[in-house]
Amino acid sequence: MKTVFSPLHAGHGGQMELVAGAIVPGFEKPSRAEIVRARVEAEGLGPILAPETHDLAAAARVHRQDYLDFLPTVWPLWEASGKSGSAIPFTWPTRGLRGDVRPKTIDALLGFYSFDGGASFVEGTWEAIKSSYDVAMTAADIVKAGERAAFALCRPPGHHAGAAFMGGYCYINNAAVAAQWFRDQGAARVSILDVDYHHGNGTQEIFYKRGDVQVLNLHGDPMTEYPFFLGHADECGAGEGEGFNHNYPMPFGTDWESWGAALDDACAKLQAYRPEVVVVSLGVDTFEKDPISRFKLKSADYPKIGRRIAALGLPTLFVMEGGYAVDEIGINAVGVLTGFEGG
Ligand SMILES: NCCCNCCCCCS
Ligand SMILES: [Zn+2]
Repeated sequence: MKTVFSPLHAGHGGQMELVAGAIVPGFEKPSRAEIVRARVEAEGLGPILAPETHDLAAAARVHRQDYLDFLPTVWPLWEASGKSGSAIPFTWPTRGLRGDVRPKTIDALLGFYSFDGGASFVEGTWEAIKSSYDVAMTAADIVKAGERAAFALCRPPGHHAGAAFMGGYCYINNAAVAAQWFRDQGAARVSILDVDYHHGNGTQEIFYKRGDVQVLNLHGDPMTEYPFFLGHADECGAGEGEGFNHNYPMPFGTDWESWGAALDDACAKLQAYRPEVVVVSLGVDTFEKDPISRFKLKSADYPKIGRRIAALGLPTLFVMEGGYAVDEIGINAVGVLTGFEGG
């Protein structure tokens, strides 16, 4: 299996995040991608390729143009306003406020285009975001060209980013962009299987009213887990999308026995949908030692995930999402991939 990776992710480093009443060093750090890349090499998964660069046309197929136009201006505007450190919002247009009028100052714009304080910017963040998008697009093209699977080693991740908002360490929704690109390249139906611990609220929002992209999410129950405000089992899609969105919220402490059963059910629904290609939002923060998550999967479980997805017999694009236990992130993420390959 080929891996696509860009060292430009590292420019998004040293960023702080707002969590639980404190400004702390971001959990989504450069070492994550480096450790996964090293594991890909150590396991001999296959060649590691640099991405081709792309314009943002494919991103604009799922993200609002004004949102995309905003991202590269964040750091210059932040600096021009006399600030340094990490660009983090502190005000959001929640209920009773207006989200239809675009304000002018950077502090307001950061809140206008985000849903939490988890998608901060430093000087190299935009370059990292763009490289992550190029990685996903390049890996998608490898699958389109006929390879059975490819691994987009994306950083920053993307599944929390919606059409016009960032959050949860996510800016451009790499998996959603790839799914839409497969559709634009002629695939009649595409499935996105999100196995990250956190609900892929951005991916759900993007495709919620559509029946041509099926979205299946296994995740911590939003009644008690981030992102809290989306991801319930009764969210089944709307309009033409009714019946094509499937959420599997699960409680703290979930282990392989019930998580694997949810995966089986999701794969059965995916098979019944008969997609031409599957995009896997590969987060490994389901791991028992993950510092910000509360499931109990063990390293030995990750190859089982890969084998189950391989049994679908479909062209598959793996897109890296979360996973914050950096010592084991490589073992677990690459474990899915070697499992998929028959390991
Ligand atoms: N105390 C938990 C804070 C969560 N902050 C954002 C988590 C984003 C996960 C992306 S996969
Ligand atoms: Zn996550």
